[in-house]
Amino acid sequence: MTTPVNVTVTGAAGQIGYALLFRIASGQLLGADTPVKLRLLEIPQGVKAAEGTAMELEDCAFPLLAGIDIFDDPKAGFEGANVALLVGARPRTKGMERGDLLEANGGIFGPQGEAINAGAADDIRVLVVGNPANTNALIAQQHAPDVPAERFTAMTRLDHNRALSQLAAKTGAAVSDIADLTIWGNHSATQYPDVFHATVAGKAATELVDQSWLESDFIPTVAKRGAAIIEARGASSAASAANAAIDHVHDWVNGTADGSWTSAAIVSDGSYGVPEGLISSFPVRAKDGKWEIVQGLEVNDFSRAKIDASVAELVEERDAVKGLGLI
Ligand SMILES: NC(=O)C1=CN([C@@H]2O[C@H](COP(=O)(O)OP(=O)(O)OC[C@H]3O[C@@H](n4cnc5c(N)ncnc54)[C@H](O)[C@@H]3O)[C@@H](O)[C@H]2O)C=CC1
Ligand SMILES: O=C([O-])CC(=O)C(=O)O
Repeated sequence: MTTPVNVTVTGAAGQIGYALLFRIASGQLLGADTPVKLRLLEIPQGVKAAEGTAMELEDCAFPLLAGIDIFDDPKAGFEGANVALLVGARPRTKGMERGDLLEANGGIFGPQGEAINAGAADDIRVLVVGNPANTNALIAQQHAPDVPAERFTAMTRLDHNRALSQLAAKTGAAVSDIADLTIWGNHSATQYPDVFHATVAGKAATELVDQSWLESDFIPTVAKRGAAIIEARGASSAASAANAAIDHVHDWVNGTADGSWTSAAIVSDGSYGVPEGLISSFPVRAKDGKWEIVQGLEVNDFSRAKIDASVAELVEERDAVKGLGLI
């Protein structure tokens, strides 16, 4: 039998964890031929609930699930990890300033980056889901100097999938007919969902929708969808976030479908004027286990301004965590 892949999931007892773990164990993360060992990392208060989830995972008798271990110590939790899904984070609570939020998360993602640096497998791939995802990923990456920076990514795939669905609904097309949408920038309300290169059943999306729909409907709907879900559900997106995490890692490991691209927040190499080192969302393809930024796209003035605004927010977040001594 193939050696199992070690998958560490933080925040395993949370909402996203509950929607995610069963899909990983069933083979949807890495493929139907790849056995997995789950390593669940929680804070001490979350361990009992994680044990309950582990009991349910056992009760599914998944043929690909080769073991489950539960930890409350990051050093142990990331030992030997091949894939790490960093879901657990400190949510913003009432009265909390942005600096407080960044500081609280720095206290989580700094030590987790160090633990990854110390003990993860050589092929470690990290996806940060916990918000503020891009900057949390940057903090973790900066604490893992021995791991290639490109192995740290943050999730904008949920935004990408939301954009696909909105454009499909508007044009009456199937989601599978849409290609080459992009989410640029930060996983926040400043993100820029870009349809200027997108096609719908082979036709330019811009021939099917007008600028006023983009500006007053599509962009704000996608960018504020997380808040709309919280408002409607009374809890934040969990199953759709878990689904997007599966999509992101599955593509990263197995490659994106021929020719088409998706969106992921990866370390910038300076492409499209995004400062080098920031973890920003780009149009990406995955090939041979690596993300590559799609190059050579024309960026019109409207897109330029939107990308710049979101990237400016990432620069601000980076400077704030620098100022706090977190990186
Ligand atoms: N990037 C994206 O597209 C999305 C990101 N999110 C974010 O994902 C995160 C998790 O969301 P939910 O599962 O709904 O939250 P949740 O509150 O249900 O669960 C979070 C879990 O993380 C655990 N946790 C906290 N600190 C930890 C630490 N240091 N180590 C290990 N575990 C820790 C908590 O005990 C809790 O069980 C939030 O930050 C949320 O904002 C949510 C949806 C989409
Ligand atoms: O704000 C949140 O916790 C949820 C979130 O990121 C999203 O749904 O995009």
